[in-house]
Amino acid sequence: MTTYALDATALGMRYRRGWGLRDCEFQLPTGRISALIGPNGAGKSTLMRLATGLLRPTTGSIRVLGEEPGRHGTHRKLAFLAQDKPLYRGFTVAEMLRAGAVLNPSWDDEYAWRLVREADVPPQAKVGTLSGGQRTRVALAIALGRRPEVVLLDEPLADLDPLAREDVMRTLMAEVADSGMTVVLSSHVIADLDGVCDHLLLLAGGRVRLQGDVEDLLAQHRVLIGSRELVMPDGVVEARTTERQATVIARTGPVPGWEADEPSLEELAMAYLRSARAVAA
Ligand SMILES: Nc1ncnc2c1ncn2[C@@H]1O[C@H](COP(=O)(O)OP(=O)(O)OP(=O)(O)O)[C@@H](O)[C@H]1O
Repeated sequence: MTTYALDATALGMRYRRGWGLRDCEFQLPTGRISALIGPNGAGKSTLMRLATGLLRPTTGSIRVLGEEPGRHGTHRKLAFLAQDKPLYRGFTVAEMLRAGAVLNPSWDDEYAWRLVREADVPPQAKVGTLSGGQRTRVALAIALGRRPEVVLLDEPLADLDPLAREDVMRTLMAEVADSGMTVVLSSHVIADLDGVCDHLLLLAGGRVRLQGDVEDLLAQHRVLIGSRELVMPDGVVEARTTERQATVIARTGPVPGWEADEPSLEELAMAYLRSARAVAA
């Protein structure tokens, strides 16, 4: 039986105001980088907090490496970097790393320090004086320094400049290739995920709208351009028309009469996000 990094069945989380996640069924493979995409309020952070055991599901279950989280605290092989990157502001960077070493039996001091050095963060600086991007790099070094099997990163790229984003993605890819670590990361910067993520989970309105291996998903979809008089193909995700021409993204093979191309990850994700928004409106 396959053990997934994350495996959810009928997963739902109801807050006082309403459902944050509802009827979610998904599997994320081990040893890969999975992208978690969705508009604000889609349920991405809720999903991560359920996986860490910080929240308990209202319905269904989520398993991390085959185990239900929360029974014995966060899974020992799981690291989570929350959106607000909680670090002790009064500690220096060096003190944060020392705390990481004391608190984590699987700590790899050399690796954590290498990540901090690569990020050019001054070790004696107090965390509270660092820029948002520098704080992210320190938090990432602490999360990865634990040598987790699965790391959940909630918008790790948000504070980073384009070069730092590239560095972080390269670090994550190297770690996945070298140690077989699993990365699940949420991001609104879809273009940065292209060529990096192997697997996609797209949420909107608390529900799963699209999931699967990225290469398979791209191969299963087409951007079709043709006259607006043409019959629409099956599997339309989104159709946009001008006076003469229609541009369609559809889950389909080649369709006679239409000019067809494979979509980019960004084109595919944007089509699903726009269509989910149109349905909700
Ligand atoms: N503690 C909470 N109490 C009540 N409602 C909450 C709570 N946390 C999240 N929600 C609601 O659950 C839904 C999903 O929120 P969540 O933070 O998981 O989304 P997200 O996809 O991470 O959004 P963003 O991209 O803005 O970070 C939203 O409608 C949000 O208002």
